[in-house]
Amino acid sequence: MASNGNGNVAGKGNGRNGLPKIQTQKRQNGICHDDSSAPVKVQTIDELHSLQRKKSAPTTPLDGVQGAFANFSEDERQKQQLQSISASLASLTRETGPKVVRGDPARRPETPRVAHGPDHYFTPTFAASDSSLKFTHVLYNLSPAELYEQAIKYEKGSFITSSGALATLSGAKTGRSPKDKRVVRDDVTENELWWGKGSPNIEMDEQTFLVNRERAVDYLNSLEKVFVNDQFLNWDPENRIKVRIVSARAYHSLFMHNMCIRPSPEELENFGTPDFTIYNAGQFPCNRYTHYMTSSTSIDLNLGRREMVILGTQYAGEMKKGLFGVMHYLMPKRQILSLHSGCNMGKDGDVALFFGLSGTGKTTLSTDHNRYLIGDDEHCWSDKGVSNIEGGCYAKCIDLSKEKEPDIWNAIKFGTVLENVVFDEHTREVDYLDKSVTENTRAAYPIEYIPNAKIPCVGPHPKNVILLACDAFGVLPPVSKLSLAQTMYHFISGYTALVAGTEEGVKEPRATFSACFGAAFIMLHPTKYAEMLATKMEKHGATGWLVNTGWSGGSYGAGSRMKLAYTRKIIDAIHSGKLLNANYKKTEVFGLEIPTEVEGVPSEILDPVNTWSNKKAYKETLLKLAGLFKNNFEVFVNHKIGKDDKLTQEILAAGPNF
Ligand SMILES: Nc1ncnc2c1ncn2[C@@H]1O[C@H](COP(=O)(O)OP(=O)(O)OP(=O)(O)O)[C@@H](O)[C@H]1O
Ligand SMILES: O=C([O-])CC(=O)C(=O)O
Ligand SMILES: [Ca+2]
Ligand SMILES: [Mn+2]
Repeated sequence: MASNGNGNVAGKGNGRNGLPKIQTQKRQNGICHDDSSAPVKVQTIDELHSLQRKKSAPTTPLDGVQGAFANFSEDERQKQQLQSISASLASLTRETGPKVVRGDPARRPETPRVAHGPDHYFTPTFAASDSSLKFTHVLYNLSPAELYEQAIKYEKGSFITSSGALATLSGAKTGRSPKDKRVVRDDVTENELWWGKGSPNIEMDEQTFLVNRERAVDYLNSLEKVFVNDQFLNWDPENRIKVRIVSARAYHSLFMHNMCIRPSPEELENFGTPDFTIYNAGQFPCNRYTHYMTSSTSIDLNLGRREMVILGTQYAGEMKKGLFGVMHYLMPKRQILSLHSGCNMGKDGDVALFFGLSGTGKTTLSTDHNRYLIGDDEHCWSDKGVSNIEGGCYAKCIDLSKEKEPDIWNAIKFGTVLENVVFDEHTREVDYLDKSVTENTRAAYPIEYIPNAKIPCVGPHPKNVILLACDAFGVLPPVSKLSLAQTMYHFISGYTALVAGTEEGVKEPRATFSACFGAAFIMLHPTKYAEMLATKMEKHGATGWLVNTGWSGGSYGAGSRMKLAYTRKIIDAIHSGKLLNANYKKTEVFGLEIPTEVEGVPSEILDPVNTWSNKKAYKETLLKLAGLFKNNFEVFVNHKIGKDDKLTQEILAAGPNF
């Protein structure tokens, strides 16, 4: 049917066959509602699009200039910023930085502001190679929304889930690669750091570091664009560290945006030179022919240069934990203890620390609806009290449920990075039970996504120090009160036993001992941290506790994991002070003081022997674990802790006796 030429579709209304003429409704004021709003005041589509985006406040760091930014023009500010970034990305052999411009190359900018090398602008230089002819576009401290767009447009495997989180894949590596960590051994670190058996610090020399650094920098400069994050670590203002993260993926930039402390626009203007820089070229492998390389993955730390290089792994946790290693070096130099622990505070200001290896419950148990969250994973304990190192949380989300962990569930919303989860293609509902990609699925969100986060993330001296162990052997009691010496013994041992969930055929729990509950991240000998912890706990009268979040009623296979609800009740009783004055009895072999009653927890589970139907098997398993503890502690028996031998002897006596 054709139009009749005057806007009326031919129809019944015109006396012919077909549809009636459409009547446009008149409003009471007589204005047709289609034309009720004023038309957009633009001449072209481009003009219309330019109206959509408002210019933001400037966010530019100034090199070395503190507080004087008001004297600089916006132009000057941007130049300074680009200079600083070009200097970060400079090749060491060519001694020049790339030409950097700000913004997405896909968006045609106005005349680009160019920086080439640290001190010259718009100076024509002769191109020594093709790489010096090209621009590197810098996406500087983008917002989560901008990073979402970058990820979705350019990174395969990026999707928005039904709750608004950004689902992403970390590639072949879905966890950290501790065997591929290298630390530069030079005249200084040679004497300062912990090297040799048991140490996580596998050496490399300065020259090899520079080879890998050049490889990473060349890779990053070969890209059309790089992401740069300038952020802070440590909520203690006197011991704040400025970090710059240069990366190739929006996923990495958003992850660090969430995990580090986010500067205010003013703080960013005065950012200046970073104290530490990460070059994350994770998509690009290291060269296996390079000295010290044993795989195509390398995570290289150079404390002298204050730099870290990542090659061959895109797992974002490497950046977070790499920086943690740096803090484990810098903070003890200032008499500040760095801790792989969660931390929260009650309404009355009582602070608790939660130590434990990966998967033992630091994040789960520090995120407590009745308490203020200070942080879930990395803290400092100074003379002033505790401070979180980070600005975000990194929660395991395998089997996550809204009922058991509502605060974490609700934090998985717009802005949150969801790593390696599986979701429904259409509804984008995440299936947290699905381990198809990995068991180590994770959510990284800013700490303020937890409703009762304590901002700023600092608190007074801890009252309770809770050591978490997920004992898949099922022989450690759900809770025991520790003497100071026992606390040190278990802190240095750093025990947990998980069941390798993804590996087929693995039925036996595997014991892991990781000194200070984080041997992978410490830089000094474990006894240095233990000594500091002992001094602080004694000085501030903190009580140590050992909490088993693992198996009850038998080992893995026969028993089952401790109900989270029971563990929460136990933790409540520690916080409230009720457990401190409960009735206790001593266990055999480990000599642990266990309460006879805890409110809300069945009394019979408090002594694990009661929960095993086969008492002989219990005793055998108990002795087996005790043997593993003893073997592990062998390397520490000749180390002195404290000024005299007294504490050392007490610690040695605080282990299992059999
Ligand atoms: N009784 C329990 N206590 C604590 N966590 C439990 C318990 N039962 C099951 N879980 C589960 O164990 C996991 C604990 O992981 P969590 O993220 O808290 O580890 P983490 O100590 O923070 O490790 P990481 O350092 O790797 O972040 C969660 O998935 C939690 O749901
Ligand atoms: O670093 C990671 O990948 C996760 C984590 O917190 C840990 O393992 O302690
Ligand atoms: Ca955690
Ligand atoms: Mn951790």
